[in-house]
Amino acid sequence: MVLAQLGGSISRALAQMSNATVIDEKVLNDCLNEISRALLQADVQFKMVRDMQANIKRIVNLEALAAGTNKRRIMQQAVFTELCNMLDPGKPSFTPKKGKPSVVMFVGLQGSGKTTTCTKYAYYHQRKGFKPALVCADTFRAGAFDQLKQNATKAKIPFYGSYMESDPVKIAVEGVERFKKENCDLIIVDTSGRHKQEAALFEEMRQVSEATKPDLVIFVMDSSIGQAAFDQAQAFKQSVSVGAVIITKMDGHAKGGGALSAVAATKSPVIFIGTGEHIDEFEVFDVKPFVSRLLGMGDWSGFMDKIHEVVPTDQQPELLQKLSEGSFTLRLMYEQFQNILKMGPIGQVFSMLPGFSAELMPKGHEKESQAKIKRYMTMMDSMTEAELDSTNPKLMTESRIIRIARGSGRPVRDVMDMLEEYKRLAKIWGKMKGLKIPKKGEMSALSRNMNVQHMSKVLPPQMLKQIGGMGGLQSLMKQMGSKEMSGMFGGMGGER
Ligand SMILES: Nc1nc2c(ncn2[C@@H]2O[C@H](COP(=O)(O)OP(=O)(O)OP(=O)(O)O)[C@@H](O)[C@H]2O)c(=O)[nH]1
Repeated sequence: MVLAQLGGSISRALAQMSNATVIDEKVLNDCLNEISRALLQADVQFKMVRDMQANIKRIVNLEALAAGTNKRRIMQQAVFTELCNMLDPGKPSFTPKKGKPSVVMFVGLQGSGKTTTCTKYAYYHQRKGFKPALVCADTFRAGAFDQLKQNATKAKIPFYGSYMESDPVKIAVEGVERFKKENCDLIIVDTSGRHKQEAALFEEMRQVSEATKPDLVIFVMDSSIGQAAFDQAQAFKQSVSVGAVIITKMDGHAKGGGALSAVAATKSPVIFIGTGEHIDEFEVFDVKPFVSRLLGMGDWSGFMDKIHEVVPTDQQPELLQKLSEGSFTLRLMYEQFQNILKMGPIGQVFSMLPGFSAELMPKGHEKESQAKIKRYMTMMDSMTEAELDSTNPKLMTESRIIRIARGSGRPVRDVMDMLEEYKRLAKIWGKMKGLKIPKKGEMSALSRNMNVQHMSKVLPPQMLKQIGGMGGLQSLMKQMGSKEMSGMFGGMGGER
């Protein structure tokens, strides 16, 4: 996704500034211009970029800074904070509660991915123990009901709609009433997609909203919409009280900066992002980890959450214990592969590790990756217990490799490939040795238990350089206790 390029450009601008011997007005302006250019290229609205630039200049008042203050660090923090502010409207959106009936209405442009997102949203909550239901109030697009029905059936979610009835308000009201009676606690109403110019359709949307009195209206926006995002989002906000935004197709080549504009236009937070066509390609959106990732700092808390989501509860303590001991064995890899195959794409998990991309499971190649994982597991089935439990790759002698290849009916090349993959993963996961891994909901404990050594291992080298090497990191860590500084590392130490 092109947002990654934005992150890259911003990081480069900061690095360039860090390399300057003296930081004066000119260096600061060059850096800010570079960052502004990157944001504009990513389709962030001009006014927002200008405001951000002005805000940073106000915070980073070079002359007002006392002598000896670390100007670079202040600059980095200012960029991080400003990006977070852009994405954070300052008020959380309504969140449905289990057992208490809520109505959530989806609105958005035609083809934005609204219908798909309704099901993803329902499925996400179903997995969290909700009893969701879907109502198709899209009487405009032929086939919309069929699409919703198909998606809902696949996910085993009750649905309501009609081929005959043409009044969306009537369908919406009937559906909501029916599911309230059936004790569903999350009733999702999908409405027709429309264009900004279609006044009549906007009126219809307003009527559906008035009749169903939703607790939350979610605006679904395609991330590729570009500079038009602000106007479109604002048009929806003027008709119905949009309370949250979901950005779809973040897996594509969209520049993604429109997300920032949509937040500004609706004054509502982005709550989820769609990262593919499949039902589980849907991620909770958190500002600080997102900006951390954007700036190449990794998303530590997202990674921890994924572990909690992907790894079965009874295996979690053992896995976390082993990771903290730094003993990543082939058996551990085998068990994780089992979980991956059970739970779906773990590419997401790995992409959250600082400095680690989804090499094992690149987007769009999930099927091939799954086949590869299955192949790896077949080969591991031909290994001895001692081999599986060892962390010593020297055990794998040539004769053992040939034996494993023969035993599993695979070429020697494949066994070598699998062992390389193991080494690569062991290296990455080994970095967690000694790191106290917090339980879910205890993210702040991580910041208390982190030390400079761990952080320096986990951070990408360019990031470490940017913050002034070990010395810079040390002074940063001292300040990690303060809320602002944990924001600097959002995803890694911040409370979610
Ligand atoms: N790659 C990718 N495709 C997506 C994502 N979300 C939705 N899509 C695809 O986008 C297309 C349009 O999605 P729909 O859900 O039909 O769009 P809609 O907004 O309901 O369309 P209308 O009913 O016409 O308003 C479909 O092909 C979806 O599979 C996503 O996050 N990533």
